[in-house]
Amino acid sequence: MSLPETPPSMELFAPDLLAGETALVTGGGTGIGKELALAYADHGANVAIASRSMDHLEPVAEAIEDRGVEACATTVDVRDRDDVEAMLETVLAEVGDVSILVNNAGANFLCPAEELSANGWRSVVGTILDGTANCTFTVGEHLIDRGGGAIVSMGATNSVRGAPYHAHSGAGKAGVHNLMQTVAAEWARHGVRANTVAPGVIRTEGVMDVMGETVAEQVIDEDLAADRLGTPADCVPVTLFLSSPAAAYVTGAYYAVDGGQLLAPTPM
Ligand SMILES: CCCCCCC/C=C/C(=O)SCCNC(=O)CCNC(=O)[C@H](O)C(C)(C)COP(=O)(O)OP(=O)(O)OC[C@H]1O[C@@H](n2cnc3c(N)ncnc32)[C@H](O)[C@@H]1OP(=O)(O)O
Ligand SMILES: NC(=O)C1=CN([C@@H]2O[C@H](COP(=O)(O)OP(=O)(O)OC[C@H]3O[C@@H](n4cnc5c(N)ncnc54)[C@H](OP(=O)(O)O)[C@@H]3O)[C@@H](O)[C@H]2O)C=CC1
Repeated sequence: MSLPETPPSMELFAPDLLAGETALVTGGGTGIGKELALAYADHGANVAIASRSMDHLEPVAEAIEDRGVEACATTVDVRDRDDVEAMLETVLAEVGDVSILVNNAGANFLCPAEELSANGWRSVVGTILDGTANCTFTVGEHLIDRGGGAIVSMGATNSVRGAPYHAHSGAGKAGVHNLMQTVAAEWARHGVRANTVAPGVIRTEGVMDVMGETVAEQVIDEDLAADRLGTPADCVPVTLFLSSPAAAYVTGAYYAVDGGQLLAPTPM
């Protein structure tokens, strides 16, 4: 038997949980980011989404507006600090004050460490770690100026104890968690909280392109107590919680959403 599905967040949290807030979700046009963006809108927040391609951002922005809140879709390459600063200007002009930042944009491919080129390392670490730092420092300054806010960054379980073929991604995600801990320590006095959500293996188009169905079946058999891959919906409740006043005293924390992937295998 598998672990059951996570119920829709509207069955778990008040519909107005985040009314009056504005969330900025990077990579909000696909996969986990899309699910999060729609959930923020369901719970009353205005939502801005940003990534490199407008093609998938536009339909999600329409779906956000259909929920009766304001939406903003804007392009950004999170690896570029100037681009990130321009993104924030656009978001502030279109939907106003940002109170929640979700560092969700990510990139990965599987590659043996000794075969990883310098540019391959940079393309993944640049997106994961530089991208999260660029958005955190830029939006963080705004959060400090407005007197507080919440940052949630997507980590990954591959950073906890190393993972074959994930040298770039694992190191980048370990850096993300460490960065969240540091800004959590520095910015609590400004009312800013920062936490990490670490998905295990979540069935998205992005990850299935990376791993394929055969490896997915192997991972389910060998690594997952849950006996199923995760879904984007599994990542929603903990992220909403960390963005909400319910987590007022929670900062610098690390929440795995991994169906037991990090548990030791049975010794029998
Ligand atoms: C088995 C369990 C899996 C669990 C996963 C757990 C952790 C995390 C998961 C995720 O992050 S899932 C999200 C995945 N989504 C994406 O990756 C979407 C975005 N992806 C991309 O943008 C690309 O795939 C990219 C390659 C990561 C970056 O593209 P970009 O346009 O920036 O770069 P390229 O010019 O295409 O390539 C740059 C550089 O990287 C080398 N490279 C690309 N793919 C591979 C590969 N499969 N193997 C080895 N090297 C690769 C490429 O050759 C370039 O290097 P040089 O040739 O110029 O040296
Ligand atoms: N799915 C999984 O199993 C796991 C996912 N994660 C993490 O969760 C997050 C979401 O993953 P998932 O939904 O699977 O991924 P997706 O591939 O669906 O999404 C990645 C998103 O990041 C955006 N993006 C990529 N590069 C950049 C960039 N340079 N600048 C701005 N945006 C960028 C992409 O949009 P665009 O192409 O338009 O730029 C896309 O929307 C990532 O941080 C990932 O590392 C962690 C562990 C496991």
